[in-house]
Amino acid sequence: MTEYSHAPEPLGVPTRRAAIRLIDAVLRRGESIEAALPAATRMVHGPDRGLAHAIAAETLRRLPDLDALIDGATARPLPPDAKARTALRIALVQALVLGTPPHAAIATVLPLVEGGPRRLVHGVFGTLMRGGATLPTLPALPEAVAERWRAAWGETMVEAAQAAIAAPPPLDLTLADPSATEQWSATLGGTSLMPGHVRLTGDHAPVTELPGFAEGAWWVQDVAASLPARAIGAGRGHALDLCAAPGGKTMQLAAAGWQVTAVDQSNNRLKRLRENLHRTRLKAQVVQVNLLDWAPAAPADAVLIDAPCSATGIFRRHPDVLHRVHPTLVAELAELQARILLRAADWVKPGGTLVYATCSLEPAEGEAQIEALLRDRDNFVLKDDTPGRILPGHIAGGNDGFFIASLARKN
Ligand SMILES: C[S@@+](CC[C@H](N)C(=O)[O-])C[C@H]1O[C@@H](n2cnc3c(N)ncnc32)[C@H](O)[C@@H]1O
Repeated sequence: MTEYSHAPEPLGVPTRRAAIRLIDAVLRRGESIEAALPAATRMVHGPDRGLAHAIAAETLRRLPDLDALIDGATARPLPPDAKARTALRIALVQALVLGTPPHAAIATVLPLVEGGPRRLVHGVFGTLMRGGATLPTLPALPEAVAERWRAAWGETMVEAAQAAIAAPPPLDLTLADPSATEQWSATLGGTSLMPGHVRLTGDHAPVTELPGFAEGAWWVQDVAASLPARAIGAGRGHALDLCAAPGGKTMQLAAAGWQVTAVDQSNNRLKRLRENLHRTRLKAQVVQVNLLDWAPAAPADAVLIDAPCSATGIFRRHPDVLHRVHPTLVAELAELQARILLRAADWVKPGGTLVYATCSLEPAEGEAQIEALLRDRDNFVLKDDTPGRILPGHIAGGNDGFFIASLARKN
């Protein structure tokens, strides 16, 4: 019988392997980090999973600048998908951004290029460290994204997006009871930008350990993401929350007095919506269906559509969107959004409100959808106080990118 002996891998190597798998999933297969996490981090546990995620996310956030450093230190450019390049990217991001001592950053990466260009990786990393390499204060966007956003929104927006990548995003909370804003701001040590909102910046305890989490006094929601339900406001009638899971906007509507029907097709995401409702003791009727095969029994006073989209507006927390969202994907999603929007418009009572939102920075998923709806249906008008386009830097201290249209159905 043959005996196999496996030398244990040096500490920290499986975590770096998981980080490389996450980066590959995004860059080669166009997957989101979130979708790739279970398979890529299968062999790592506890806090190491978080570390693998952080290394991958930080690498994707700073990818063009890391590649510029690597290209400046190699005689012949490494192919974009070479393992040596990804190994160098994660060694550099740890040393230059995450505060890992350089010897540890390289020692945990070299075993991953064993049998390959180990010496090259070691040499390039050493050269860059000895030369005092640094990353620019204003991170570069991938060229295709910068071009697309420059064409749509101008240079100022591109610079605001770059600044947003550099700053760690704050933690925004939405309160179930806006009249307690001052009290919760003080208890949590935060600041408030509007009633019902508290923002925490800098270090804080894990979310589930913060005061008020267990009793459901608030939920995590970027301030821009809270604007669609705010556009509907308080009410006693029936509100349809379409594409509702995991329920940020359902909870806002329920807390504002509406009888809410929350509709989504995803079982997993609806599970999180139910947990959120349970924790906050808020009520909603939950329906799991594909919206394209469903219609409500009766029209509603308010309809909110938080449509599935490219999510390019949430690039600060999900930097994978900068690398995997391409015009063809945007066009496909825009087609789905148009179908959902046209169906849902018919579910609004005369005199009622329709709010359409996407966390996207692509005009095709925002402005163009509403222009098309208004061309198609003359029974809707855009409200004067419609929030419209929310670009990075719109709200002091940072915000996700969003498009929000608030429309009235004529009587
Ligand atoms: C932007 S997310 C919703 C976020 C949610 N409104 C919140 O505030 O927490 C979009 C949602 O649309 C759902 N979705 C996508 N296509 C759908 C369809 N055809 N029918 C129903 N739900 C759909 C997805 O499952 C996803 O949960």
